[in-house]
Amino acid sequence: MTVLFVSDLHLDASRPAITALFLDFLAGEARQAEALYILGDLFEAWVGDDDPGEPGASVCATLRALAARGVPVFLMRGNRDFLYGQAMAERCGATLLPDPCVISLHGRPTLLMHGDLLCSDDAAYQAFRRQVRDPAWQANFLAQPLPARQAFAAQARAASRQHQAGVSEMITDVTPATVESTLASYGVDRLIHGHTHRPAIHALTVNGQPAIRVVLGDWYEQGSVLRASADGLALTAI
Ligand SMILES: O=C(CCCCNC(=O)Nc1ccc(S(=O)(=O)N2CCN(c3cc(Cl)cc(C(F)(F)F)c3)CC2)cc1)NO
Repeated sequence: MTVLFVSDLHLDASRPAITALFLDFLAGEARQAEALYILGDLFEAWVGDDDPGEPGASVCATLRALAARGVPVFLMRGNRDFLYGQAMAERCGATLLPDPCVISLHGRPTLLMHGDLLCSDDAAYQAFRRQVRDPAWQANFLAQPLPARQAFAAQARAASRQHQAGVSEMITDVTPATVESTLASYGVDRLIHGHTHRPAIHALTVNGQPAIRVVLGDWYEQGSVLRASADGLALTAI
């Protein structure tokens, strides 16, 4: 059986073809999977689980139907969809995963991350992340009416296009030393993450031992899926 991993779909009403591609994937290959892991940035923006709009409504309903057919669905927050709460988990019939999270993948301990925590050299972004992950900040933001949050998000995304500190769109690559220290601290030799939009399977050495780091691809131009089976890992554009 195959476990599927995707991330960085950045689904948005402005890119309906990619939402259609993902819904086809959920109605097709995902139905035969052992489990589906979505490792962050499923959506381009997420201002609260109470947003009834598209593409969230269709995607959550399809994920819930997939889970109801017996395929476990796991969701991790990204740097864009960091406001997921338990309501989102229920909407999608999914389990919300902490970041980082260790799973047993066909018997091998594997570290799952969105990947933004590995970009430790980007001090401005890490400061922004600490702020927006603070429960008090989130409660304050979520207490505002949905239209106000949507307006704020539109402004934040416009600002990020002007590369203002914190929410700038420039995605740096991971800091190698941080990758190694993270793997060492969890005592695992496999890491799967997204975020950098630099899909690849990297061999590295941690404390003199071989390890691998799988980077999932974004879905801006096409899909990208990691298929993990007992025979190994295959990272493919779809
Ligand atoms: O990798 C890197 C960098 C990678 C790229 C980082 N850029 C990036 O993530 N941008 C970004 C993320 C989310 C959105 S949003 O539209 O979904 N939305 C904005 C308003 N939201 C908000 C919530 C809270 Cl609680 C607090 C705030 C506040 F006050 F801080 F602004 C805002 C909710 C979320 C818009 C843009 N560097 O290495």
